[in-house]
Amino acid sequence: MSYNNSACFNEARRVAIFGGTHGNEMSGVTLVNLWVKNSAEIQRKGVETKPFITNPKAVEKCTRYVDTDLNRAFTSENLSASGGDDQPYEVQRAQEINGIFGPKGSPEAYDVIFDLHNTTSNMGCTLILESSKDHFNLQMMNYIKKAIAPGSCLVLLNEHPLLKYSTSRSVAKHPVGLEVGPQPQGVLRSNIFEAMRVILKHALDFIELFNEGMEFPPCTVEAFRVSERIDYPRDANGNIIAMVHPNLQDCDWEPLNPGDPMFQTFDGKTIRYQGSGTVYPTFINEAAYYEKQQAFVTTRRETLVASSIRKA
Ligand SMILES: CC(=O)N[C@@H](CC(=O)O)C(=O)O
Ligand SMILES: [Zn+2]
Repeated sequence: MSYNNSACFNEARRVAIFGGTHGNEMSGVTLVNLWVKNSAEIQRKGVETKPFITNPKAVEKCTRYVDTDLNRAFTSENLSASGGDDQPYEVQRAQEINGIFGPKGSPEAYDVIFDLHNTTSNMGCTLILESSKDHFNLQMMNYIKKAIAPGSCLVLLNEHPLLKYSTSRSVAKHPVGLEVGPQPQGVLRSNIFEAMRVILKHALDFIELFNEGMEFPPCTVEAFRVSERIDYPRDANGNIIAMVHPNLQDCDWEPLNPGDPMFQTFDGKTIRYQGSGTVYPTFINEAAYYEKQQAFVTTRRETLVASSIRKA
């Protein structure tokens, strides 16, 4: 069968699974360490899958990063910077990673990179995409969602012109973030660990089927597009004066309407959402985002259209 609107991609022969981009997100660190020892579980016919700890110093210290956030470090300026040992550790590391799995944006770059993250937010299984036009990734999302049903897995689209950042996975032709929570920093929870493992199994199955020549018909994928970053309310000195409201806490992906409670001040006052229209908050009260002045991010629901794909 052939479709008018069919996209061809080369076989995805080189795949990497990154763990420890943030050294205190234990599911990815543990899975990748496990697979470095024995990779049988992640190998598929016709694909070479490389498990890789991206920030070993941060993993060693069980901290998010040592000098600067590695998952913001893959800018063209950083990747082309000279200075060697004088650069922050993560900038040096970004250059090494770009050398092994990139160069970013080149034909030599890895086909797919899965980057494993945990969140302290109640997000469940979330796949993070950086482009609504990557039909290979959109088809992969559709495949994974169907494969894990009745379990669920949502797609967060980080395509905002100002809020997009330069991730470790962005080195690949098809970057995929996997964010599973809630799990505290430095803690391993079996349910979160297993959920992450299952998603990866299906993702790798998809790649194997694609390489074997399976054609994937057109489909639609529900996604949540990043819309706005919401900071905590602060006083004139920049100190936080309110917490996430109990009605919002743990309610990632649930609709937030104008007038709904959003924050609660320390003296018990409610601060309400004043935006226009319904949004879907996520990364609510993520521990790592206090330093980024972000209490949560709002998203808007969208239906993305994926054309059929087959291998070239
Ligand atoms: C909690 C956390 O680290 N989240 C990731 C999301 C992503 O990978 O895009 C980050 O901020 O880098
Ligand atoms: Zn992370």
